[in-house]
Amino acid sequence: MDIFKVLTRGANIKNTSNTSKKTTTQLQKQTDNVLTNADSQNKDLSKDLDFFHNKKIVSKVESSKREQKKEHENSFSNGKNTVESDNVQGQEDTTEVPPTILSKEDAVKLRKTYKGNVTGSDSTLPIGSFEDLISRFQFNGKLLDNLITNGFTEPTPIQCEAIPATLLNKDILACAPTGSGKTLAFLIPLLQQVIDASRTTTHNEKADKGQKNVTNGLKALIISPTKDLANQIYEECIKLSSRIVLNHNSDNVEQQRHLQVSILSKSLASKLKQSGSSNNKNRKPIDILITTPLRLIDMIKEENALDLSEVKHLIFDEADKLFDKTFLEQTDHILAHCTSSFLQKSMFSATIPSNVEEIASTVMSSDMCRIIIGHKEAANSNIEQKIIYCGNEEGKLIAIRQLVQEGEFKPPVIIFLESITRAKALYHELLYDKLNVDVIHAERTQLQRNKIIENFKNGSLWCLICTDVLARGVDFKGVNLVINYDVPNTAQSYVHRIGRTGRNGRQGKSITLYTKQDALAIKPIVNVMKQSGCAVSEWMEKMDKLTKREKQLIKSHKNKQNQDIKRKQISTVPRVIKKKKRQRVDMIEASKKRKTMD
Ligand SMILES: Nc1ncnc2c1ncn2[C@@H]1O[C@H](COP(=O)(O)OP(=O)(O)OP(=O)(O)O)[C@@H](O)[C@H]1O
Repeated sequence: MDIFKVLTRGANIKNTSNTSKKTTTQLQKQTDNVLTNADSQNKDLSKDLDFFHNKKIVSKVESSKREQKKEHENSFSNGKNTVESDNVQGQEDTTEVPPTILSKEDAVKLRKTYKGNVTGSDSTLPIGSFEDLISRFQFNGKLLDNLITNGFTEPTPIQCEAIPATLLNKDILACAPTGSGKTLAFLIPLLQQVIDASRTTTHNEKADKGQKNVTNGLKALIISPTKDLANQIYEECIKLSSRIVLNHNSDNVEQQRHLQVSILSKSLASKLKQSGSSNNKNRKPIDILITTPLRLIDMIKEENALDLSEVKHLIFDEADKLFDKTFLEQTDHILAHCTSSFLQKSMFSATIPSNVEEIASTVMSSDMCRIIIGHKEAANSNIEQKIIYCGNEEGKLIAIRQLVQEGEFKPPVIIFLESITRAKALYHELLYDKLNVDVIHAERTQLQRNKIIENFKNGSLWCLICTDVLARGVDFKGVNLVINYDVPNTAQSYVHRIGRTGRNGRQGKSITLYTKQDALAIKPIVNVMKQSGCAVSEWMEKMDKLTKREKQLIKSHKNKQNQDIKRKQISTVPRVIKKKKRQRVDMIEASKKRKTMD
């Protein structure tokens, strides 16, 4: 077991963002100067913040070139002819995107660089840089300062599209790869909108926008399917809203207070219930509330605990999950309680299957903006995807040990399994191997989960075993490898699981282990690999075509549920030893019985 010692020594994961930090500090100094001189005068910022310009364009063109080069190489390996490759080279020369997007032509050029497809909102131009926000939307100085302080100097493609469309009050349906910055794509405009709503405007202007003069009511709701993800969004929102002050009107007196972001934790829920009426003036105001559906519904049921009638912005993160059958009823319930006629709805996810999109569209306004970045069914192209045939269950454990031996098991690593029982079993196996490992599943307390996540994030834990509770949204920076110990149920689940690596432009790797039992379930995974531009060998292509019935089985997950029962236990303890152990337990039990009878 010596090889495992390497992995059990403790952590020393280096922060790889040194260079970006340097740039950020330099940028910070420049912005500080700008902000101290003209903090509240956003108009003046545009000239001084010119530093966003060139870097942005260079990086976009560069990344576009890199992508085209990759396609060019792929087309060679796929045996395509050289005419296409000539075309690719031709495209490289023409990709020049201006720093400020002023026309449809500019927008087309920019969208080409990131394969953006935007429909339903002809009038909305993307932003080419955060500077665009200053000139087009009177962007708040402190919010911009917070962005830069946290190292966000250039918008990602989904941010280029979603921020301006949201600020123009469109309903948004957005699908962009995992780890591509969707959280900020909805948080940045939301914060700006909350600030805008509190600006001193005339009564008539506010009435036009559906704003009341009293701004203490809840203005925005962000719904997330899991608590861990809700926590993460909350932390991100706190960072971005730091030091932002709102005007608010109390008893006809204009006052100022900080923008308030809250997460609907157990303790906040009980405080809200105790403080009675939501009109209670002594109650601490909340502007933005982040929550899971169930906890919110629990509050709605309690009379006067939470009033959603003033909510103007309703955001569904991991929208396809919230609109699938597990959550649909709860989502409907929440929608029914957000009664403002000015309600703006936004949906974000890395996967939006057509059937879910159909349902979701029914609650969106007719001029909704639909933003797709990249291919809707594909995984993030930064992830190298691999599948390994293991024959049977025992083969999977052997495969993990082989990965360790061959040095492919480079921490930090996440391993996904399909059930709590199996996650626990693998945890004990790898613990036996003395790996630096821990496990997260629904049976662990929130406190335990937070602690483990913290350890994994700070590098003191190297390998995290989990069920699908952590498959979506959770942002661990620098995960090297995701292993699917069990083949995921759906292509979407696969995309989200492996999306815990290869985030924010970094490279990542995923390995999916499969056995004879998974012959059906592996097919959709191979399709995702193909869509994502991963090399798919001939043998994968030639895997048996599925019959109609088999496809139905996969769709209804029936085969998967049964497999959980059918799958052999995870264990490498020999049967003889197990049998002996069982015999000993039986003997002890029998002896106890005899004693009590005597
Ligand atoms: N403009 C930006 N500049 C630099 N880093 C960014 C920017 N926007 C987001 N990031 C970083 O990128 C990482 C991934 O972002 P985020 O978690 O929002 O991805 P996502 O698209 O929501 O992924 P998922 O689909 O898995 O939920 C985060 O660490 C975030 O801080």
